[in-house]
Amino acid sequence: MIEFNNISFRYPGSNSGLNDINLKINKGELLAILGQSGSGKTTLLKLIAGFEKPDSGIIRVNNKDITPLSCQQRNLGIVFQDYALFPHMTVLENIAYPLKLKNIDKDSRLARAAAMVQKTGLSGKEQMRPANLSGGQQQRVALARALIFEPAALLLDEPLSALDAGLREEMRQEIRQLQQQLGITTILITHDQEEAMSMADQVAVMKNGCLLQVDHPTNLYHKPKTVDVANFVGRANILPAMALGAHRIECALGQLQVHAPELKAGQPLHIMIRPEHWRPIPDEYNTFAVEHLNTVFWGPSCQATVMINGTVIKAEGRFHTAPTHLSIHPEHIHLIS
Ligand SMILES: Nc1ncnc2c1ncn2[C@@H]1O[C@H](COP(=O)(O)OP(=O)(O)OP(=O)(O)O)[C@@H](O)[C@H]1O
Repeated sequence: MIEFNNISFRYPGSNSGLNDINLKINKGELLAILGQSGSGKTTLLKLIAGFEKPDSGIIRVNNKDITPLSCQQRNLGIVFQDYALFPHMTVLENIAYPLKLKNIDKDSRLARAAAMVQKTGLSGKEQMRPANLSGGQQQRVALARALIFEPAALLLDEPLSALDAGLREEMRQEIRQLQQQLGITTILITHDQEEAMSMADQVAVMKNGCLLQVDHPTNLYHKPKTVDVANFVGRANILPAMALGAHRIECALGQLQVHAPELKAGQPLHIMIRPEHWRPIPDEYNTFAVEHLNTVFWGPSCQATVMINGTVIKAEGRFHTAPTHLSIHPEHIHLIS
């Protein structure tokens, strides 16, 4: 388990840092930290790894306060973006290296490294040097090296960003399987939404050094709590709106029926409609005649850009012809107040 309690931090002489971070990652869970460049992801990682000390607050790993400890004393496995493997060492030597630092005898080192080679699918590559491995294999070596001393938690800093798209997808699953098999509490830093959503038990969205929302991937996608999160996670149509009373709102599209018995007339809010939830046929609810602007073919689906009462809307689906009408079920209109 990893806990951040009221963590605040400023880089000396700057306004950048982290603002009152509270976060809990349960034992064996993978939490992805997602955010745009400069949002504070790496800073958070530096604080847990011990490269920087917080100005205030406590970080605990398995209920132990690690805030005063040095990097070495924290017993955390870290995989960086560029792997940082030792070029002159073989795969086996690279993996065994952290055990050497801990003065574990050579036979035990090599036996444990050999077991880790098996777990990470590197059998047959033991005597090769990093330069002769593919990107995915180098990444596995880095992962094996980070896990060899059975760390209390694993920190992954954009570990897949150097790989091409196909391999990245494969490695996502491999890392997730290994993480679950070992039951190791893990923090994954990424700016790739798909990576965060597909690998994590929980995703934390960061902006300007603050946590905007920490939630299960499906909640984050379907029930973002703020307009910032809705805008950042996935594609969305987001419009300002005004409540007209229970189950009814008004926005630039016109009046819409929504699923919200608690709404009070005059309440300002925003609505979010995911493009894939529009249906290209009239329905008994919320149906609009649309002016079709263009359709882009994406393979499994298309994205249509249309105009409804002067407002540009994106819809996605398997449209065989340009839609003339779009309808949206009240259940698929998410309200953000
Ligand atoms: N050593 C430093 N001194 C001063 N400011 C810094 C330092 N390192 C980072 N920052 C600033 O802190 C903020 C957060 O940076 P951080 O590297 O944590 O962002 P990030 O989300 O990891 O970005 P990226 O995805 O580009 O790595 C940024 O505004 C950055 O400019």
